[in-house]
Amino acid sequence: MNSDVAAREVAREQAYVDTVYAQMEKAAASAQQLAQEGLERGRIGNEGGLVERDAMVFQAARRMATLDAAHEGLVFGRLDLRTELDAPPRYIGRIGLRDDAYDTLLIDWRAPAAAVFYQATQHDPQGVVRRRILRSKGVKVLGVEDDLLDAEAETDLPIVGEGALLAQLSRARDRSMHSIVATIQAEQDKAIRAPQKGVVSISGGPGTGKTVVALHRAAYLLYGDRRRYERGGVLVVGPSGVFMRYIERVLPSLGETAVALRSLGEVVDGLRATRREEPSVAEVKGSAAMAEVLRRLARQAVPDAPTEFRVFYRDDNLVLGRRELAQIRRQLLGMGHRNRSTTKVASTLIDALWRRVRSERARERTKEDFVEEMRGRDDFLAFASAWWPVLDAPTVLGWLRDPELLARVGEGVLDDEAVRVLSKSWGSTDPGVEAPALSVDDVPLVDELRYLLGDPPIVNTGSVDDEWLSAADSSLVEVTTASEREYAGHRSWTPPTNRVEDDGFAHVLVDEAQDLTPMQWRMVGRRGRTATWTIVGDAAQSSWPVPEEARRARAEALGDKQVHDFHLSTNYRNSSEIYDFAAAYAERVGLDADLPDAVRSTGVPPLELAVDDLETAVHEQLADLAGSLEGTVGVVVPAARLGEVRRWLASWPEFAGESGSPDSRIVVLPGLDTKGLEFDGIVVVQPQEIEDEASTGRATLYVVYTRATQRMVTLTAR
Ligand SMILES: Nc1ncnc2c1ncn2[C@@H]1O[C@H](COP(=O)(O)OP(=O)(O)OP(=O)(O)O)[C@@H](O)[C@H]1O
Repeated sequence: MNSDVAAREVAREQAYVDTVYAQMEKAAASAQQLAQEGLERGRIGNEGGLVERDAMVFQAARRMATLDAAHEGLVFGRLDLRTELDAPPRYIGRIGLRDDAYDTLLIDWRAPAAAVFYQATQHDPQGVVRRRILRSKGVKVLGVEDDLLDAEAETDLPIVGEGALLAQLSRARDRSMHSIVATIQAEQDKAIRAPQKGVVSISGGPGTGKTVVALHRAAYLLYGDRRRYERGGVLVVGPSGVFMRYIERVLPSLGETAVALRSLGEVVDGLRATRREEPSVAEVKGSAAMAEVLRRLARQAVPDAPTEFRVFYRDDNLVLGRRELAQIRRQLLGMGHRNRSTTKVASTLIDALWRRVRSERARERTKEDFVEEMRGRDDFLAFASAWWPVLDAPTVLGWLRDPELLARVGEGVLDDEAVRVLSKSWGSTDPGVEAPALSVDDVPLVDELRYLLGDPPIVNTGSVDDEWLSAADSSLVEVTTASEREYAGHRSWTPPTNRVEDDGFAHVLVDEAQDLTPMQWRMVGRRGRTATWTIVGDAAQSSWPVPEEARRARAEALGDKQVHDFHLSTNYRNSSEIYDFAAAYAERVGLDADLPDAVRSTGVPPLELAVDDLETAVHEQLADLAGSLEGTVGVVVPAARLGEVRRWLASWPEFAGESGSPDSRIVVLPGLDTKGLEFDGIVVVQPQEIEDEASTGRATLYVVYTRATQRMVTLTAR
């Protein structure tokens, strides 16, 4: 192919792209002007709606320019259609744009008119003669890549380039995932544009684009029904903070910011846990048995609450002792959620006391007199609020730090070993011993309790129960301090403030779904009762040891929603040499893996080294990879060696400053933290130890082996 032709085509496309940017500037300027005028006039009418929309286009475009300048540009595609060969070509972009005459300059990639850009193939060209991808950096077009889809069409369109996809796949990686709008493949497009009802479940082996496809689907849904999804909210749940940081730019680069990205430790409003439990602890805390344990816990008497109330009324000595109080507690629990019942506590206690009135002098008075007197007594109100305080979930979870109580509520559902493991994880209750900060696996337990306890009634001053409500209200202050005292160590989280009724979203997207524990499914499920869902995962990468239990929990979370399955079959991440190695490992250790085709070959197989001195070997291999690759390098270690290897890096001058910040090119991380991520080069330190660290260690090591795009080295000490 003639390079003059290529240069001429690039220049032509540049002219068009320039027109698009010029139009965008114009739209932005007029949006700003209108917004200013609107502000000055101090009112927003219909015009305001338009201003808002234009301003949004402007904001979106500006964000894209800054976030993704190095990747696909604003205008990335062009279609020349058979039936419209004489008509202007269709240009596809990240957003839609019209010119002054209201003619389309750029079609949003999510619009129906753009679908054919992704779905047409040589086998089924759907009227497309030539599909062109524009490669740009910022506003500059660097090159074009064409596919001739309809060889039989009579055309003199030049065909330039050698395949945009491979160019895209071979690029150097940085610490962020980028959008793939220009090169979405047909099978991926089907999942992205799937009808919005029910659940879209996307499966596929490593590197098949499950994550990136799911994110594009979220953008697609927002485009299709913005009102619904922006108002109701879109929740994206992923395995870890590192992973959320890795994917956080994709949606803004598609112009979408109305999405809540949360790792599993942050799903509950107001809580933020990052600490991960050891596998044996996570296994117990995540198991479905905990739901029953917590159900029982939420019915227990408040530890340290008064166990008796006495009052002298006229000639009667009225007493509510342990037995009576236990009975009243059961009666109140039968009336609904515990916190909701705070308004009924005073009257229920007063009824019970009134039933004990015997003396003549007391009988001279009416029950109304009695009620009035009791409600006026400070000792009664103090007793009622101490005996039945408004409870917050972390405080109640903190009750389980008492081993005796834990054993009681765990009877028949937790074995002795599970009780021991839990007790150890929550720590001693001895005075002066701080409780550990909330872990990722504690969060679903807190959430479960929030729902079991219910929201406290909203305090409505001026109501009949004013006095009691203000007593309940004052106990709210106590709640916070109690939870701090009982449960929080150093505070890596804040007590929940939001009400359970505010938890629901319009769409819930769960990534790495194979790893959700049953308790996590329950937590996420509560947020999507009326939502549409996207669920992506790969069973072979699962680090949850009881798949059957997790499957049941998932089915319960989804209820009777219809599930639409999509399967992705091409690995776009790993070189075929690296993926062959990983697939052989999966087969050897008996993982039932879904093996995709890896399309890109580098000619460099992974290197397996047995070494005498691990530290020296890590240094050498890291230096080699960092020197020869342009992008990111990960050093993946057994969790137990994390501190040690980080110290090594800090002691090597050329890497000392490298591994700390979220943007640094070199990262040291334990096997489990590599889920969902990718690096150009990987050094795997002591793979056998990674495998031995948990009962699901083989799946973790398989994940590790499928992270590198270009080169991988494994190091084993002799
Ligand atoms: N159509 C595409 N065009 C360009 N790049 C793509 C395409 N599809 C996927 N990729 C790239 O392949 C890599 C893997 O994608 P992604 O992380 O979404 O896969 P995954 O299936 O979620 O992987 P895993 O299950 O292993 O975590 C990413 O770099 C992504 O950008």
